[in-house]
Amino acid sequence: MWRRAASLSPFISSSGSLIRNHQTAYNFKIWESFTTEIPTQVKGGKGPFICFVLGGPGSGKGTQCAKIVKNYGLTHLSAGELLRREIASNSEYGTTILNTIKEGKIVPSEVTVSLIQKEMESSDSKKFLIDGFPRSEENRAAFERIMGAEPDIVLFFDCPEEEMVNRVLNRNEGRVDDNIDTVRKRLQVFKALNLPVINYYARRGKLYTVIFFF
Ligand SMILES: Nc1ncnc2c1ncn2[C@@H]1O[C@H](COP(=O)(O)OP(=O)(O)O)[C@@H](O)[C@H]1O
Ligand SMILES: O=c1ccn([C@@H]2O[C@H](COP(=O)(O)OP(=O)(O)O)[C@@H](O)[C@H]2O)c(=O)[nH]1
Ligand SMILES: [Mg+2]
Repeated sequence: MWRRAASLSPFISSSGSLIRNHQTAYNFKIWESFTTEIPTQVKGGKGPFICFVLGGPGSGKGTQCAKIVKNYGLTHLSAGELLRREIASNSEYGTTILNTIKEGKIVPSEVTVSLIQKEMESSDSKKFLIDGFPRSEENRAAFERIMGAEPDIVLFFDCPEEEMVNRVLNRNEGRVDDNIDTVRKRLQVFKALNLPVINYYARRGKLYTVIFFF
């Protein structure tokens, strides 16, 4: 028990996050998923292990994904980063993506799924952390339809709104959407469109929530 608890430590930040046990009996299954080959065996070798990482803007998705990668060696795909890369490369969708991000809205599913698909198919990795996607039920359905796959598990960073706003406004990465007006819009979109996806995975028994505490 101690050994397992200790294995959680890389994931717990100094300012305090903790895994909430939705499924007590399988509480630590998530860590076994990260550290062993069990997931691919369970799936009969049919596809890679997929973990979606969800949470509001500034909830810590990217920060924690970096820790998971360092400690457990999964491949991190940030949907937001893929979209920002697309803008920077002046692709045909660049202007549409930029305007959507500035408005705090959601980029058409086909665009995002095709970027994720390209990354997954060009990688040798068998375990992916997909960060910041799906952001709506429509995103989720498009991923399932196009990729023919579902996530094995879903992590949700449940952070108070005030803390998320403070973090985003102090992020200093020069992002066009890290300003108070866009953050307010992103929070609305998160509540209206992303929470239903999170609830969907909770009902499917796939959700692991990381709660914030002071
Ligand atoms: N546990 C934490 N305590 C304090 N600040 C944090 C914590 N996790 C992340 N941050 C900071 O908050 C900001 C947003 O974090 P980030 O990982 O980019 O969130 P997200 O990807 O969910 O938007 C960053 O500046 C990051 O350094
Ligand atoms: O699947 C996605 C991921 C991101 N975005 C857009 O990209 C922005 C930034 O996303 P990111 O995940 O980088 O933001 P974070 O939540 O990490 O602050 C979002 O507000 C959306 O406008 C999107 O449309 N679909
Ligand atoms: Mg992020």
